[in-house]
Amino acid sequence: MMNFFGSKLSSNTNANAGAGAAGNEEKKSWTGIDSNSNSGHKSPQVGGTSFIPSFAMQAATPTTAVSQNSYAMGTTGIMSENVLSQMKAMNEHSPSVSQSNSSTNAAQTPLTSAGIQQCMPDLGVSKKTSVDKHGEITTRPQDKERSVSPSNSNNTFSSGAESTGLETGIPRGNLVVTIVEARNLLTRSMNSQPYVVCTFESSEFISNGPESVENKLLANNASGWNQSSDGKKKHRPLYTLRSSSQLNKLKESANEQSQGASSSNPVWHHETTFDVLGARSELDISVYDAAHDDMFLGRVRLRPNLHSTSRATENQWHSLQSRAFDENVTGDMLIKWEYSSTKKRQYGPHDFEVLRLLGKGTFGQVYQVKKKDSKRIYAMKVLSKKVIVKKNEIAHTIGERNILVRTASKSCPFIVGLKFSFQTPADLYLVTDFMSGGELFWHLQKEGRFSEDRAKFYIAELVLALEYLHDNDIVYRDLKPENILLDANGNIALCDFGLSKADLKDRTNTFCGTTEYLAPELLLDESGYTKMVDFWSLGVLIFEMCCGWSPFFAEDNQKMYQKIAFGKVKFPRDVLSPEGRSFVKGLLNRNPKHRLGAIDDGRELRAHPFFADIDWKALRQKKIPPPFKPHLNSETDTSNFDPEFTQTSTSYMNKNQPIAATPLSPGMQAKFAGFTFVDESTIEEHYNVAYNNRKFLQNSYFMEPGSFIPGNPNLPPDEDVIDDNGDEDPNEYHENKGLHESNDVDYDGDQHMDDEFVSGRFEI
Ligand SMILES: Nc1ncnc2c1ncn2[C@@H]1O[C@H](COP(=O)(O)OP(=O)(O)OP(=O)(O)O)[C@@H](O)[C@H]1O
Repeated sequence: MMNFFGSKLSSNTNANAGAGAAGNEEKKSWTGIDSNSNSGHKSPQVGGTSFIPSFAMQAATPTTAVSQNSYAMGTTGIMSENVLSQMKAMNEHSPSVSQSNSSTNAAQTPLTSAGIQQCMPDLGVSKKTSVDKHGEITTRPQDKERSVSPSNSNNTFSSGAESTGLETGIPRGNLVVTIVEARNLLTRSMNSQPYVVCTFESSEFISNGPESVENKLLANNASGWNQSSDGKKKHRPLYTLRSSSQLNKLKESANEQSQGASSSNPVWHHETTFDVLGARSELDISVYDAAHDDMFLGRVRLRPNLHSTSRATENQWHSLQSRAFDENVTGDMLIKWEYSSTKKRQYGPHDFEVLRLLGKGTFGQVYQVKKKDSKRIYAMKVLSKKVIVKKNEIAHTIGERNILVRTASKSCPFIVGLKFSFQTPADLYLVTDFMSGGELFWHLQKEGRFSEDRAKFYIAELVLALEYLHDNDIVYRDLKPENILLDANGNIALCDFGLSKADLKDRTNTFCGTTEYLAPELLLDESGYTKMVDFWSLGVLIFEMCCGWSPFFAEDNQKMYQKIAFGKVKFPRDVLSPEGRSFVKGLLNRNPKHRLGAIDDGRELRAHPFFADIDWKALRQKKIPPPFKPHLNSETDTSNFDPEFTQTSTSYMNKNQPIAATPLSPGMQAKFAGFTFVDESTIEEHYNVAYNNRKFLQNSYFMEPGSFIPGNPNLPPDEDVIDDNGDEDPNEYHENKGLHESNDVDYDGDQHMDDEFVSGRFEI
């Protein structure tokens, strides 16, 4: 074997190498190195062509806000002083919390071109990789140096503008939904406890568990939340009352319950408020039975007409529908909704209360937050500008935001929805819908492996997500169970576009990804790789879901790379049907030109016999019942997230601290302008910077003689990695602590590989 790992990088052998084998015991890191090693360097991205999609007029583009600091706004040169002062004035006069009962029409701010330009991403950048020109690598660091100071939020968002809405005439506002009651539900027993999962524009509301009848009678809270004397929230009752006129109804209900009938006729009066970004979004309300394993009891789907109106309301009974033919559903549900447009156009950190830490990444943290005005729960990713600058990742970070803006604007299902993005002098913020089901990784780790049918469901939804991305010239590049989230109903949502690249027409050669999922051409082919790398990762993923370990897992990354490049994999007995095996074989073909999907991308995958029983139209519309529904007690429930994060105190995030000194120079700050809005000249400029940086890296470091790139690997035309000669013996696997010793490769053969270089997420 040629020494294609012969890089000049110094060694760092602490390969934690991710989980994968041995039942995914540990969360995979990007790089497989010590979590203390947080250097996390990322080199500039492949230039590519400009990324100026025409989504400025799209419906659900996330809101943006900009700092009033001159360096943040002035450098783009797109805002006239006039517009700037109008925006400032607007902000000064608008309350910090938006008034949901505003009857004003949407057109509040006379933004024209400036507003539109905000919707434009800056350029075809992708971003995160993990080796910079110094060759340092990062994993998910604890990132002690960054501090997210709410102090920055105190007065940095006094001016702002919104990305869409004004120009398109699409209303922005609040939708207050009350799930009033249901009748004639087909419940299983008198103990049934119906509750609802209500989804709007992929934001979720989940009603809490039940309380006793006595508490029900005491509960008379307009918001639907019980407040204890100390003001703390208690569990939201399943059956609550809002007015004395309903007292009798409740008593009736209690009586019925004793007769075994009330569970069929629950009275809820759950009220929740959604932020409205689009005009024709669907409200999906599903009823489940908490007492019977979250059994599905029916759903209602409706589209409130919010088009060209500032106020609208409806209070109506709707028949409950089934999701599939074989589901027996009866009954009706009374749903009230009330829409009002809002004046508030800009948001900042002070508009959100931080509840819990959900996860940590290379550049910052992700928090569960509550939007103060609507009480809506979101996930907020906070990225430290200082760390981003240090790791030379400005353009890539903006690229992540741009891809999220683009996918949000198209309302692509199965991709986490970006709602707001804004910045302070210290940090960048991405606010997305909170996916309460947690990472697929969490569930896979808990359950060891999934049935083929369950894996097929997730893979099928992923195929649709990837097909959408590829059709829009975006390569995802970091498919792994940690980046696949579950919503409250059990559908998937892809998150973390930090490694994605937009505007990829053909090939790129940025070396990035997570070790176990890297496609061989990414390791081997110096002429670059295509979107097909995502389908290789998909093959790894389905193998991992069904078998319980990663096909190329090894104790250290060098061996893992060797396995990916040259190893053979055997299926354990009886875990995959012949169609399933054939599907995985098609994806794990080492030659990307012959890989399943090479000809017609996702459509080719969808046509494979493995998916013969999938109704793609129904799946896209989320009409197929997910095979598993995460159990949730409330919309703030974080029991599906790692307690290592969720038990961390976040109180410091909500404290008003004195404003910290600006951490970056105005010149540096200017480079983040694209996170909020950009104009075309900036796009051009960013493009050039990215291109030149890459050239610099290629010339000065990564492409030096002795680089690991081996040249044309001359892969055979149809080399798949599945060994058809025999099944893997699961026992042998366990005895060998997850190592596939039977593979064809001599993994100890190459002494020249450099640990640090091959241990992670980096870039050439
Ligand atoms: N919308 C969301 N809803 C719920 N949890 C989320 C959401 N977004 C992110 N998370 C949690 O935060 C974790 C980190 O998010 P993400 O991967 O986007 O951050 P990152 O900084 O890019 O991480 P990494 O450096 O590992 O790529 C996720 O794995 C998930 O557990």
